Amino acid sequence: MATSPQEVTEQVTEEVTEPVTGAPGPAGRGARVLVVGAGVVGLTCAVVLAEDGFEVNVLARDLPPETTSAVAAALWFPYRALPQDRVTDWAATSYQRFARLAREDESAGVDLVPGADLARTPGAKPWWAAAVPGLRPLDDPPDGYAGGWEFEAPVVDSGSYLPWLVARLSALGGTLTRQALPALPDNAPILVNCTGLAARALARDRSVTPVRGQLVVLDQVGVTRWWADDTEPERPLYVVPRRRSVVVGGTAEPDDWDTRPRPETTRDLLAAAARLEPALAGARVLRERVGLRPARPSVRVEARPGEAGRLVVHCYGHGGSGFTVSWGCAAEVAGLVRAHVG
Ligand SMILES: Cc1cc2nc3c(=O)[nH]c(=O)nc-3n(C[C@H](O)[C@H](O)[C@H](O)COP(=O)(O)OP(=O)(O)OC[C@H]3O[C@@H](n4cnc5c(N)ncnc54)[C@H](O)[C@@H]3O)c2cc1C
Repeated sequence: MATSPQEVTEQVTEEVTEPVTGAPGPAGRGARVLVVGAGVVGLTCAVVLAEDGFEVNVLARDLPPETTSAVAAALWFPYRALPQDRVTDWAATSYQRFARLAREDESAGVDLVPGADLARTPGAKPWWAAAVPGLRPLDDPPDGYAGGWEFEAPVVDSGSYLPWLVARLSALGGTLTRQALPALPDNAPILVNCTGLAARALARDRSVTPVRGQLVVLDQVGVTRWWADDTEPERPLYVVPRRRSVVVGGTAEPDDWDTRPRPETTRDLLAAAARLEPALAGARVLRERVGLRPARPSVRVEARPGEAGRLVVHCYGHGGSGFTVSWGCAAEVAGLVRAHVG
């Protein structure tokens, strides 16, 4: 059963005015870690750190249902994130964790769904092929396609999954507090910066830029396979079936900050989706959503020593792959924190 935004907010401390950075706390495992950001990246880092025995507090301006992560189609699919070797490793780790969740915990809202990465011309395996078990050539591509690669991909229903992460963090003793920070706190002994696009200002990193994405959520009309076509970088097309809806996207518009849905884009998406999945023709539109992917020439997962033995770990710039690489990046972040505390 999906957790409602209301239930999520019940697990959240209301806004505070003083930064919740806390006293230094114990050293080693059990040390306090402050995570800034409650999108999929911040929450996953928080969960993995809490699983490792750290005392984790998350601060965020936007609660999970209000983040870019809540807009995502949330198909496991490496897209617009670099460098390829690290993304492949992070994506492989995430695939395994999502697959386990799909098998073991229905409430997480993760399913393994068959589908295909489509190609307009016959080609080599995708660069991230090593991350996926069971990748095989697509025998019977839809009209207009020459081939592709099929496999079972994790499909994450963010409406269930982000609250699941909050509940998991809470069960491990972690907290989530709404707070808009004017700057990254400089007095936290260990700080993990997962502020997505806002790292542009908070980490003074101008290489983080928005890539606008628009999608449409339709009634579930019996679609059982996902499709993804990323052959045109600015015009990706994907159909992602969830349990009770189907997500159809999308667009990828660099440096476009406009978060209002464009009706002509919705029209084009519906027509393209119905060509791939005729059952979608006339399906009821439930929502139109726009999000700004936090793009960066390469994802930043990096530890920076601060003053007086403090540590800042940056984890942002995941582009179109925040869900896809989330568990792998979080494992790396936790490793950096462990190395620091000794
Ligand atoms: C249309 C669309 C489709 C997508 N589809 C997929 C997909 O199928 N698969 C996939 O893997 N990825 C997909 N993505 C990409 C994915 O959504 C992002 O990579 C991911 O959401 C980034 O997560 P994040 O946690 O870094 O950022 P966010 O979700 O943006 O979270 C950032 C957090 O930082 C907080 N913050 C910011 N500033 C402050 C401040 N001053 N003080 C305190 N807190 C602050 C915010 O409030 C928020 O809680 C898609 C994106 C879009 C837009």
